This record gives sequence, structure tokens and C-alpha cells, in this order.
Amino acid sequence: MPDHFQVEHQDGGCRARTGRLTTPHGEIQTPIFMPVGTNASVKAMRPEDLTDAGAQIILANTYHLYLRPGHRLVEELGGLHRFMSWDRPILTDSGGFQVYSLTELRKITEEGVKFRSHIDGSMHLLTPELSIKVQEALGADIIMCFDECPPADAGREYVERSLAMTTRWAQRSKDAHTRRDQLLFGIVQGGRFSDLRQRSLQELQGIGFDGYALGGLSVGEEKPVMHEVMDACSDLLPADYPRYIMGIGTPEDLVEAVWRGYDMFDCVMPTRNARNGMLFTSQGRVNIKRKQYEQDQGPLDPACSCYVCRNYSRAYLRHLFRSGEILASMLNTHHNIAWYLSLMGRIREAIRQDQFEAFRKEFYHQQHTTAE
Ligand SMILES: O=c1nc[nH]c2cc3[nH]c(NCCN4CCCCC4)nc3cc12
Repeated sequence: MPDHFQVEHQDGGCRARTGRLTTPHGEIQTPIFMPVGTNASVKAMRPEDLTDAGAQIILANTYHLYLRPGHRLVEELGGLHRFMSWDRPILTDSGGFQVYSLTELRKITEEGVKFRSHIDGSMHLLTPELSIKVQEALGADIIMCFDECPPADAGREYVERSLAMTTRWAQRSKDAHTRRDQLLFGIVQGGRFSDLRQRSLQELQGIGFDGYALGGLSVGEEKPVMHEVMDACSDLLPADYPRYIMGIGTPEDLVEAVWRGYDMFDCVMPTRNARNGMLFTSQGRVNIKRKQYEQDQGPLDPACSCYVCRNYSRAYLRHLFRSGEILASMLNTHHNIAWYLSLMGRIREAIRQDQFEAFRKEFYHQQHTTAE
């Protein structure tokens, strides 16, 4: 049992479990959802709003902060926590996925990934060594190995070669990791091929990491493929280490992943959807711009106790959105993040009561009774 993570309660009826993850900036109760703060900001939310909403840890991106404002500047100004006035844990993604998803001109070689900045067109080479150096300079509590996320439709041969390089990059990431106070997680690749996933995981375990993430998911694959990979890896991942699925997901994805024994998640969905007026509630999704809410004086979600649901009507939220008010993004984001985090709190409680199986059934029913 590693000293930074303890499984606290294993649900008696399924693979779901609660745990406690200890980091330099505090303890985290898992299963946990991490709001995404790509450029050192969870868009439209102040840190105190995040803590009010129950956020225990947020995610930031190496790729973006390396390009702007630069990791050396952040380091000189005291590190990411002080820079953004966030005193709780931060996890940084290692940048490979962002290069793959954000840049056109890029070339992958054994050394690393050469790419053209999506900001100013300058050329850069991101290597495992530089990725770790940037994450150490930022001062994140949990840092990620530099990996390659193969395209969702990549064939077996490509995926096999890619995972072998991801393993070599994982070794280089670990060799470059000097700040032992930070936790370093490995990222399992292998596409939709369970045997390649097993190989990737065994190779990473041979190197040894503080936690293991599933990469290469939520990249456009069919849901059944994602669930198959989750199932295959759930039995292989070391049970006493944190298990993180990157880029997951919708509320349903979170419930399904917890049910399969996973502990950590991040996704831009609650923040991005909020800015588009797509709001999550206990009765399913609400598209706030719809005319049906024009005179609706009720709260966005009667079952939600967040600041927004206690102080504003759907009619007002619809008005703000249609008027293009900045407050629309602020209030919609606050609610969506508070709702996601309250869902994780209800999930943790159901597990502690050995009721997660029943919770999962009821959740699915609720979300699909009054779908938009
Ligand atoms: O394989 C990965 N390695 C490092 N980081 C990653 C991050 C990821 N994020 C996602 N998916 C994000 C999907 N998200 C869903 C909502 C709309 C925007 C895209 N897959 C990932 C795989 C990886």
C-alpha cells in the first residue's frame, strides 16, 4: 500500500471504492472530479467560488502554460499556486495530448514532438524531459508522464509502436523527475486493444509510478469501446494505487467509470457546456436558452443547493444568456461545477453505504426521465 493513497471503503456490491489521496497541498477524497483550469484559470470562476462549490483539486495544462506565460515566469513568481491564488492541489497534464489535439503542424520523433504554437506560430520541441521540467517549475502536486495519444482510428500496428514509445517516454519522464514531493502518474495507452493495454500497464508498473491513468480515451471512440477498455484495465490496474481516466466525461461516464473501480476524472464539459447554456440538473440537461424558460421563476435545479439555484430563476439565467451578459457564463459555470462536484459527493456517500449499485440504477433513471 503506497503511503500517499489509501482505499478507505470498498463497496460490497461492485468495484466502486472511496479513497484518500495525500498531496503536498492537501488531502483529496476520491472518487474525485477535477475542474479544468487550462490557462491557470477555471474559466469564469474565482478560486473562492471553486472552493465554495466543493472543488478539492483542479487541472492545468503544461502545453498552454509553457507557451504562455512560460513556466520560468510562473516559477519566478512563486509557482502556479501563488500565481493563481489557489492553495489546494493541482494536477498538470503533460502536453502531448494538447499538441496532438491543438496543433496542425507537428512531427513525432523518438526525441519528442515538434510543433508550431497555436498562439504565435513559433516552432517548439516538447520532450519528456522538458515536459517534466515545466511541470516541476509550475509546482503541480500531481504531474503526468509525457505520452503519445494515438488517434482513435489508429490501426493495431500504429498503436503497438506508439505504446512502445510511450513506455520509453515514461521511463525518460521518471528519470527526469527530481522533485520527489510531487506525485508522478504513468499513462496507459494501447488503444482499443485489450492485450496492448495490458502490455502498456505491465511495462509502466515495471517502471513504477504513484498512480496510473488511462489515456487514449474520450477521443471519439464508441461508448462500448470505452467501456471495454475500462473493464479490461480495471482488473489489471494495481488496486491500491489511484486510477485516473483522462478526459472523462459526462455525468453518465463518471458513474460508469466509478462503477468499474476508477477514482479520478477531468473534463471541460461542465465549464464548456455552461458557456453554451447547456446546464446539468438532477432531472437531466437543461438548455437554458429555450423559450419554455422565459417566465419560469423556479430555480435551475430544485434539488441543487448551490449559490445560483438559491438566488436566481431560470427566467433570469435565460435572459442573461440571450443578452450575452458575462454574468451568464459566471453563474452557469458555477452551477455546472457545483452540480458535478455534488454528484461526486453523492457517489462517495453511496459507496460508503454499500449502495452504489442502487445509486447507479436510480441515477440513470433520473437523468433519462425528463431528458430535453
Ligand atoms: O492519452 C492522453 N494522454 C494525456 N492526456 C490526455 C487527455 C485527454 N483528454 C481526452 N478527452 C477530452 C475529451 N473532451 C470531452 C469534452 C469535449 C472536449 C474534449 N482524452 C485524453 C487523452 C489523454
